[in-house]
Amino acid sequence: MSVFDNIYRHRMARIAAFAPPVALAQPAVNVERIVDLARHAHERHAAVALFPELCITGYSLDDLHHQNPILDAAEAATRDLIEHSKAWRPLLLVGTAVRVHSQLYNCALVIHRGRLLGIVPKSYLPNYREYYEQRWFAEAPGALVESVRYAGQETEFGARLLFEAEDLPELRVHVEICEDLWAPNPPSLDGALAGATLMTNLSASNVTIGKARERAQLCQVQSFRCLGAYAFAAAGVGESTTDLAWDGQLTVHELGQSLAQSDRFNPDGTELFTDIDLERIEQDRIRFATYRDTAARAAERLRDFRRVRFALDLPLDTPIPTERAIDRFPFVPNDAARLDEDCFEAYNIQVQGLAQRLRSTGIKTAVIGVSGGLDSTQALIVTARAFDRLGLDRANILAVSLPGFATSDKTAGNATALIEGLGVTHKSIDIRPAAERMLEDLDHPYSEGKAQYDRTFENVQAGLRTDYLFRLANHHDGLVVGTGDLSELALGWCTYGVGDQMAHYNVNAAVAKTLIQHLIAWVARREEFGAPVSKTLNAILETEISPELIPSAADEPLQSTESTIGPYSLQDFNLHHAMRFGLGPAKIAFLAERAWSDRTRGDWPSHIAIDKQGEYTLEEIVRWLEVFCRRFFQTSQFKRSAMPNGPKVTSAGALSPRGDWRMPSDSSARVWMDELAALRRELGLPASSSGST
Ligand SMILES: Nc1ncnc2c1ncn2[C@@H]1O[C@H](COP(=O)(O)OP(=O)(O)OC[C@H]2O[C@@H]([n+]3cccc(C(=O)O)c3)[C@H](O)[C@@H]2O)[C@@H](O)[C@H]1O
Ligand SMILES: Nc1ncnc2c1ncn2[C@@H]1O[C@H](COP(=O)(O)OP(=O)(O)OP(=O)(O)O)[C@@H](O)[C@H]1O
Ligand SMILES: NC(=O)CC[C@H](N)C(=O)O
Repeated sequence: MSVFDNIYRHRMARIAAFAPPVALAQPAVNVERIVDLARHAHERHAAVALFPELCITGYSLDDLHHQNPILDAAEAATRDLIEHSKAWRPLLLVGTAVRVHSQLYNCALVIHRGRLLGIVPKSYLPNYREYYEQRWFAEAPGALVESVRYAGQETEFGARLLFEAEDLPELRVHVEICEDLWAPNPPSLDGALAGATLMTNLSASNVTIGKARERAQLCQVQSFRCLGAYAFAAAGVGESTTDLAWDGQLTVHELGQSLAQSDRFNPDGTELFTDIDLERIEQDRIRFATYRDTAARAAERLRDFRRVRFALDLPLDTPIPTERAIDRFPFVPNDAARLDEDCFEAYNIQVQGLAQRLRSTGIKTAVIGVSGGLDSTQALIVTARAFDRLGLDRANILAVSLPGFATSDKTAGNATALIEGLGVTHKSIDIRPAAERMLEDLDHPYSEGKAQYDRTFENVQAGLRTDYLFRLANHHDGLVVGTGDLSELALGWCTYGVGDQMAHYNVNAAVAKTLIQHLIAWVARREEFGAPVSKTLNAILETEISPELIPSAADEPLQSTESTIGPYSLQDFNLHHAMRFGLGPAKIAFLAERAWSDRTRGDWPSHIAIDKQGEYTLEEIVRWLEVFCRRFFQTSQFKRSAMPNGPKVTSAGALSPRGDWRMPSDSSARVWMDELAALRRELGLPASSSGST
């Protein structure tokens, strides 16, 4: 393991959250436990350690909060905690009651390396149903001072504070307390607009049926709405059960996604560690202009935020692999129910897109080249359903077999079975005579019997197929349905212009190859077109992905797409992280290594059989990233720039130049390749030899 494997080098930060058993009215005992846990967080390289609301005194003390001996003991114990904290890295967020100018506040102490950086009072005090906080505490907005002396230190006081790590500038922490999140306009919203990337909540939220789900929903929405991370720690065992119960729920969400959830009702207390990705948060905020505009409109109000700086002294020379689960397939959810839902939506988006185009143009015939491969299969079953929806006869779908020099019996057989099973019209045109004629006209060595299977040899076939399809469309007043998918567009893996890059309407343009496989499987599982078609679809899924442009001898393997441009599983991973979050190759390699280096680690989408679960070495990951970066950032944009219409399918983005993705067609991949070359050196890998693939 090298120091490359270090979350802080990749602008991630480890968050620890704890719900220790509380000893009611015994601050010294509580601080002893907090000290142990803070040390534990330090040893596990956390940047932030979060504890529940009023955890030094106990939340459920009720009127005992007005007892000076308790408040004195809490302050004395805090001095101890601050003293101990000199030895630790994490920013500590700990709840206690603090007297300020003849008032008592329910507060979060923000402690770092022997300094009390600030005290954040609660803004909204619940005073309804089971809550009586206004009986004991004052609200933050009523405070008249901005600094206080507490536990021997002069410190900032107020709800509008941000804590910023000097040596991890993307880490800016906002603090709020329990009910604050239940307010229609939680203080963390302003905190986020003022720049906080991590919102934290110290909570003592009693549990009732369904409450855990509600809290998680609030946290999830807040992380989504604020475009940030939201960490939540609720009090657990030890709080008074006079009238209430406590579960110690801990959660961390990021950009609307749950990163980690603790167990609950644990008699020994609970803990949670996970890593938030600050780079993703910063990127999302840069991209989402409405966030920027909202902050701009609130600028006047936000200027009163005070910023307190601290230095984490990051452990950059220690390997710290991420503890976060990284999905192998960004376009394919692991959860079977979610995958079904995604497939339902993707399929219907495709069907609706084509149906609308047929409706608005009045075109009643579709022409589609059907190879027996994945993409044209998906396009054909989408087209068939679109015709059904429009009440058009499927016989008006012209499914064309266009065998060339390398078309295999297997794919051709599957194509025929699919076409017949769907009841669409089958036409077959052997493109070889025309291809031979064209190669001869071009003086290509193939026409003299030489086995020169180069780009021209390949594109002559792809071009003729497209030529035939467009002219057939003219002949039958039809529309050519495109088949090329998002992954191919990303890599420029199509023949430009007079080739499969062009169509009248492309239903697959925004669907990644890794999702297309599942879409076909989903249609097969649901028997959308009956059992015999499902059988054919399953046979197609078993076939190796190949362009079938170069002939191979009987004993040779088929021309394999993935051995040339890389496994789609890795290339779709690379595409998602580069396109959606603008991550650089070193970061993508770091995440890919976590996701892909060990087939036994973490979850897989439920429909991927064990024997299909692969893994990649870091060297393979880097090698295919090089291919991705060169193709995506340098050589392929001109193909995307001129791509046909087709519907956007995933929120991760599409590559339409009219929508999500605009870049020059004459750009350079230099900075990406330089970063990869530096990464190779750092990892001790030999210099790249992948040429110009
Ligand atoms: N930035 C730019 N702006 C304008 N034009 C640019 C350009 N860069 C290259 N070009 C021109 O474009 C040409 C290259 O583009 P192009 O003619 O498409 O050719 P090219 O990209 O070299 O070849 C197509 C590749 O896609 C593969 N393919 C084709 C068809 C189907 C599938 C499949 O599996 O689905 C795969 C095929 O095996 C081959 O490797 C260059 O020769 C150059 O003339
Ligand atoms: N033998 C063929 N008969 C009919 N159409 C073909 C044939 N080969 C290729 N095509 C058309 O060209 C498109 C691109 O072909 P190719 O097989 O190279 O790519 P692919 O991405 O593997 O697509 P598919 O999975 O549909 O085969 C296909 O989707 C199909 O529309
Ligand atoms: N401590 C609190 O602020 C508790 C109130 C919170 N709304 C809850 O439902 O648990």
